[in-house]
Amino acid sequence: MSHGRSFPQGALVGVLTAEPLDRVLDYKAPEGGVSTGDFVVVPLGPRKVAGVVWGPGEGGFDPAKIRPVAGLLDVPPMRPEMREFLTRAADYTLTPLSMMLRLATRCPGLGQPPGTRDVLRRGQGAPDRMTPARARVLEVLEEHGGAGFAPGELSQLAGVSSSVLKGLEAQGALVRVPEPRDRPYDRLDGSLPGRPLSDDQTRAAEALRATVATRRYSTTLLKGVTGSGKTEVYLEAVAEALAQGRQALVLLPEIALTGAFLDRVEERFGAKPAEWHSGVTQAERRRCWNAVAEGQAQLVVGARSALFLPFRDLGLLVVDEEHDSSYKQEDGALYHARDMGVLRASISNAAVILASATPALETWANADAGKYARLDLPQRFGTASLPEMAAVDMRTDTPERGTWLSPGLVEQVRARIEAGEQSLLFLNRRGYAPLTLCRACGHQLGCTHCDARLVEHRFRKRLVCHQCGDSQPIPTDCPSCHVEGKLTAIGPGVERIAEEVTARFPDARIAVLSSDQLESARALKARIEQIAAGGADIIVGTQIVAKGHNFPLLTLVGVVDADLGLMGADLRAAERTFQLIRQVAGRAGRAERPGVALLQTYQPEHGVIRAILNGDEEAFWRAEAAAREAAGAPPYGRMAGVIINAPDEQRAFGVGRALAQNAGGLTRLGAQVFGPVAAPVARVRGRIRVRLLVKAPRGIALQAALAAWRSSVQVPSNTRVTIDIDPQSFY
Ligand SMILES: Nc1ncnc2c1ncn2[C@@H]1O[C@H](COP(=O)(O)OP(=O)(O)OP(=O)(O)O)[C@@H](O)[C@H]1O
Ligand SMILES: [Zn+2]
Repeated sequence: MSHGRSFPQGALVGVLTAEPLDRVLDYKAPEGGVSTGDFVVVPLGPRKVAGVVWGPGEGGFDPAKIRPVAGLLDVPPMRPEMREFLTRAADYTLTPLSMMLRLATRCPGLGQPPGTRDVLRRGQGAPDRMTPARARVLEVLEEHGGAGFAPGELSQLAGVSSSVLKGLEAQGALVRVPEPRDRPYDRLDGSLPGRPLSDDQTRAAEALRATVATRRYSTTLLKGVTGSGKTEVYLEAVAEALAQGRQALVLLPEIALTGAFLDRVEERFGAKPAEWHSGVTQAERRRCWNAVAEGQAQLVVGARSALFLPFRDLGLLVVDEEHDSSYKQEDGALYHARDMGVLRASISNAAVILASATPALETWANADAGKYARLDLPQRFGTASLPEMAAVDMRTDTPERGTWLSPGLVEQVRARIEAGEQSLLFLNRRGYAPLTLCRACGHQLGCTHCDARLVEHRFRKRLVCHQCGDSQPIPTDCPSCHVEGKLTAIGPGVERIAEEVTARFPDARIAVLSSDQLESARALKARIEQIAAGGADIIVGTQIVAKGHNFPLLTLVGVVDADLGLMGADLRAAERTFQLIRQVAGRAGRAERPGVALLQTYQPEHGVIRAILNGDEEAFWRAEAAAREAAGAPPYGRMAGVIINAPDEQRAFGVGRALAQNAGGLTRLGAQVFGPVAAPVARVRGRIRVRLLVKAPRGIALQAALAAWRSSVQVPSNTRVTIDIDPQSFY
C-alpha cells in the first residue's frame, strides 16, 4: 500500500548513501512507496548499502537502468531538521554530504530488529590457569563493570582470538547469555529538587531555565570562574528541558570527565543519562542511537560526534568547557562541535549554553557583540576562594643542572606534603623527554616516516612519534655514528618530572596522569576518584588534568614551564596559554583550604604571563580582541587552511601552485591567498604536506568561492586537497 508515502512505487527518488560518491543517486521507489527521510537499502554495484531518501530523483538517466530500492529499514525516518543540518554543515565545512551522513548513521546494526542477542559475561568459574590473553579478557570485562559483549567485540577489545574466549567459556569463567537489545533508559525525574543554590547561581539558573522555556533558539555564554558551580547551574536548564518533555545533550571535551558527570546527573535526576563516546560498547551505542531517535533517551552526555545523533526533539545543548580545542575534529570531516552545535540548535529551536571559565575568543566576541547572551558567576561556590597566583622567576630561582623544578617550588611542595595536602605539577608534554640526541655526533633521533622527533617514553620503554604513533625500542648506540652509550635525553616531559619528584620525595605517593597511558575510561575514572579521595601526594600531569576535575585536597599547582605555549607563532598561542594555565590553576583550593598557583617562567614580564597573574580577564580578552581585529584575524576576519597531501613534493607543490595561480575568484572578493609553502610538519607517514592559507573579510560568500576554486584545479588521483574552514591548528 502506498497510502501516506510521498513517492509511489516506481517513482524516481534520490537516495543519499554514506559511500564516498558525493552525489545523490537515483532509484525507483519500491512496492509500497517511500517518503523523504526514510532509511532504505539500495543496490550499489554488487553490494547493498544503507541510505536515506533525500528527495525526488534527478532524472536524466536511462530509466530502464535505474534499479529499485531494495527495502526499507525499520528506523524512524530522518527528520527534516537533521537533513537540513547535514546539508548546511556540509556546505559550511566543504565536506561531502555523504561523509556527513556517515557521522549521522553510526549506529551498529542500523535497522535490525531489537530482539535479543547472545553476549559473553563474567561467570562464576575460574580459569584453570591464567595466561596473558585470558587475563586481558577478564580485565576488559572488569573495566566495563560487568557489561556483556558480543564475542567478536570482546575478542577485538582484548586483542585475543575467539579460541581464547571458547576456552574461558568451557571453564565457566565466561557465560553466554541472551540479552535484550536496546533496553530503555531509566526515567530522569526533572522535578526532583536540586541542591540549594547561591544567589549568583540562582540568578544564572533562572535565566537559563527561561531560555529553554521559550522553546526557541538562543545561545548563552555561561562564564563562571573555576569552581563556581557551572555544572550545578546548567543542570537546572536540563531540568527545564525535561519538564518541557524535550531532549537535552551535554557535550564534554574529555571522556575522563563523563564518570563524574554521570554521578552528578544521577544524584540530581535519580537516574543515569545515555552515553555516547568512543569508550562505550557497540551495544550501548546502538541502544543510545535508537533511544535518541525514538525520543526515549531524555539526556545524552557525549563527545562531539553526539551532535549527529537523531534527536527527536532537541531542546537544549550544553557545550561544557566550550573553549576546549578537542571540540575541533581534526581528521575526516573537519568541523567544530561548538559551531556546528549552534547551527544544529538554531535549526531545532533549541537553547545553547556554552560553559567555560575561559571562553574562546570567538565566543567572548560573540557575547560582546550581543549575538550571544552572557551570564557571569564571578565567585567560587561556598567559602572557597580563587587561588593566589605568582610567578617563579627562573632567572633567579634557577633549578640545579639536570633538574626542572626551582628550589622555591620544591619548598612549596614539601610544605604541602607536611600539611597533608596535595600538589599538582603541570607540564603539557607527554613522555620522558622531547628530544634524544647523540653526544658523539649531534644526531637527533627522528621518525623515519615523518618530520618529527622521536619522544622517549620511559614508562613504555620506547621512542614514539607523536605524529604517526609509530614506535621503536630505545637503541643503545647512535643510529647515525654507531657510537655506543652517547644517546642523551634532552628536556623534560611529565615522566621526567615524575622521576625528579620521586628522587626528591622518595616517600611521597606520586601519580602521573597523561593521555597516553592507554587506560580505559573506567580505569581513568577510578584513578581520578582515588586521587580526589587523597590517594596521592603529588600529581604530575599533562593537559588532561587541567580540565574540570575536582581535587578537594589540592592546594598547590606548579606550572613547570609557563613559557611553553608562548613560543609558537600560532595565532592562538596567547589565548591557549591563558586558558590552559588559568584552567590548571583553577584546580587548586577548591574546598576549604586556600590554593596557590606558581608559574615557572623565564619571562615574567611577558604580557600574557602578566595577564594570567593579575586576573584581569576582561582586559586580556579586550587586548587580544584588538590585536586580532588589527590583523584581520578570526573572529574579525575569516580564515581557511588548505592542506595538500601528496606522495611527493613535486605533485604537492604542483597542485599548490595551480591553486595559487587560479585564485582570482577569491581575490576579487577581497580575500588574500598565501602559499604554497611546505607545512610546518612537512612529512607525515611518508607523505608530503604543503599548505596554503586564505584570509578573507567577513561577510563574503567564502565557502562558495572556495568550492569553485578547489574544483578549478586538476588534482592527481593519489593527491588530496583538504580545506579546513576556521582552522584551529596549522601544523
Ligand atoms: N549549589 C551548590 N551546592 C553544593 N555544592 C556546590 C554547589 N555549586 C557547586 N558546588 C560544588 O562546587 C564544586 C565546583 O562545582 P563545579 O564543578 O560545577 O564547578 P565548575 O564551575 O564547573 O568548575 P570548573 O570550571 O573548574 O570545572 C563541586 O564540588 C560542586 O559539587
Ligand atoms: Zn612518524
